Amino acid sequence: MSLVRCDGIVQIYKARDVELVALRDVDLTIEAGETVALLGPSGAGKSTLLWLLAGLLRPSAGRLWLDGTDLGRLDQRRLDRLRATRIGMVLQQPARNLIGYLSAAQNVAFAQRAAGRDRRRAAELLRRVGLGDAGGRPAGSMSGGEQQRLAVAVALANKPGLLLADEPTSQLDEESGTRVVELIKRAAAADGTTAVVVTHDAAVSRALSRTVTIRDGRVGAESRRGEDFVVVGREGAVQVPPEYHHLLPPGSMARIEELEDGIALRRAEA
Ligand SMILES: Nc1ncnc2c1ncn2[C@@H]1O[C@H](COP(=O)(O)OP(=O)(O)OP(=O)(O)O)[C@@H](O)[C@H]1O
Repeated sequence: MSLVRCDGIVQIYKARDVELVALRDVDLTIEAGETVALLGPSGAGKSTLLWLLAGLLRPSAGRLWLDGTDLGRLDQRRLDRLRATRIGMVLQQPARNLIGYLSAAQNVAFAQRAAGRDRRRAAELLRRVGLGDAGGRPAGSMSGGEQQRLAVAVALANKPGLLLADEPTSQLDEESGTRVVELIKRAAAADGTTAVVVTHDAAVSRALSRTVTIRDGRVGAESRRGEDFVVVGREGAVQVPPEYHHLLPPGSMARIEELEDGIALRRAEA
């Protein structure tokens, strides 16, 4: 059984009279222990997918399973419990993950309240993100980069089954970014934590086991073990990757040629 299964997820935001389709028919499965980089241009729908996986949003259509549990069937109380015990989340703005007047150590302890205190793990996590000596400092007094590292420690405090991180290295230098990636990989190897990380950082995506690229609200491409693939979506839709747009620009006509093991697309002269 997959840890995450998205089946035809659609997310529509409604603002006044305008409807915006942020995700359309997203099908995706993620196995336990995978570390997935979620890539794609700005506005593609990456954060939206993360919020849906976290149970912070309910999809407009489609179904979403976490470890066999259909999130759509949980009432709010059960969903809150599942989030507190099974999911670790790092939001895009570092300060929003933390309680500013509590110390770094207290923030980690607060995150452990639902599953039980583990002081040794808390200290170890702070050390691994390079904040071993900063446990007593109020989170609100920390720099953006320190807050980002603390947010990752907080998100991993409970050994979550699923870590969801939205650009967790955006404010970090290379060394701190590497620490965070190593911690995520360690959590996957040691605790079986599955990670989905939205990132624009090529070093982060290279370090994780799989990439999934969202474009225009759809899963357009994937790569595994360094090999790139396009994903054939519902109704056979395939997104031509931007690096081939000079050969097949959007809106151009193409001929389909059948091959033994697939098809080729050739530009037709209009
Ligand atoms: N709360 C909201 N209300 C209305 N529209 C929204 C809301 N949140 C996101 N959107 C829109 O949905 C689309 C997808 O947004 P999303 O933040 O998921 O993209 P993203 O891939 O994470 O982008 P970025 O890399 O810039 O963070 C965008 O067009 C965005 O403007």
